[in-house]
Amino acid sequence: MSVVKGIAAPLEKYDGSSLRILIVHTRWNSSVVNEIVKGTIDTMTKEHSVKSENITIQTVAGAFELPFATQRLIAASRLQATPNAAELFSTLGENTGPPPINSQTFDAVICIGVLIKGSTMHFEYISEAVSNGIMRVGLDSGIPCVFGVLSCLTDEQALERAGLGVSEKKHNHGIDWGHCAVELAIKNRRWITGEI
Ligand SMILES: Nc1c(NC[C@H](O)[C@H](O)[C@H](O)CO)[nH]c(=O)[nH]c1=O
Ligand SMILES: CC(=O)[C@@H](O)COP(=O)(O)O
Repeated sequence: MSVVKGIAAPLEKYDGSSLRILIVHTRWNSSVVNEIVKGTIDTMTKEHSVKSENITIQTVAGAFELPFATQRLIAASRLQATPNAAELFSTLGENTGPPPINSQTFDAVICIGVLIKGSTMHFEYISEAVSNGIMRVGLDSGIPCVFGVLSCLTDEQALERAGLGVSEKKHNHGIDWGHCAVELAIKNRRWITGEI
C-alpha cells in the first residue's frame, strides 16, 4: 500500500447545516453507485450537519447524461429562486397542483457514476466527455460540481472504491466526495462575497 498517496485532513471543520446540495447519480452499475451515494450522504449529514431534507437526489441513466442533467437542474433551481416563481409555476400540474418550489439554490452538486471498461472504445469516449462536461458545468455556473465518477478498468476496482469486496485497501470514495462538496460549498460562499 502507498505511504504517499492520499488527501490530507482539511484545515477547519466545515458546518454544512445551511447548505443545499444536489446529488445527481447514474442507474448504470447501481450496486456500486448506490453504495457510493450512501457514503456521500452519510458523510455530509453525520460529519457536517447537512440536513437530509436539504439534499436533493436525482438520477440519470448513465454517466454521459450527468453533465446535461446537472446543467438543467441548476437552471431549474435558479428558476425556482426567482421572485415570480410562484406565478410561473401556478399553471403547471393540471391535476396534481403546482409542484413545490424551493427558493434556495444549490450550494454544490455531486455527480456520481461508475464507468467500467468493456470491450469497445465506449469507456474512453464517455470518461473523457463526462470529466470535461462536469468541469464545464461547474465553471460556467459558478456552482462547485464534484467529480464523483470512477473510471475503472475492472469490476474489482469499482467494488474497492465503493468500500465493497475483499480488498484490504477498500475505501468508499463517496466519503471523500461528501467532504469535498461541503468544503467547496462553504468556501465558495465566502469567495462570492470577496472574502479570501
Ligand atoms: N458503460 C457505461 C455507461 N454507458 C451508458 C452511457 O453513459 C449513456 O447512458 C448512453 O450512452 C446513452 O447516452 N454508463 C455508465 O454510467 N457506466 C458505464 O460503465
Ligand atoms: C454502447 C454500449 O453501452 C456498449 O456497446 C459498450 O460496450 P463495452 O462496454 O463493451 O465497450
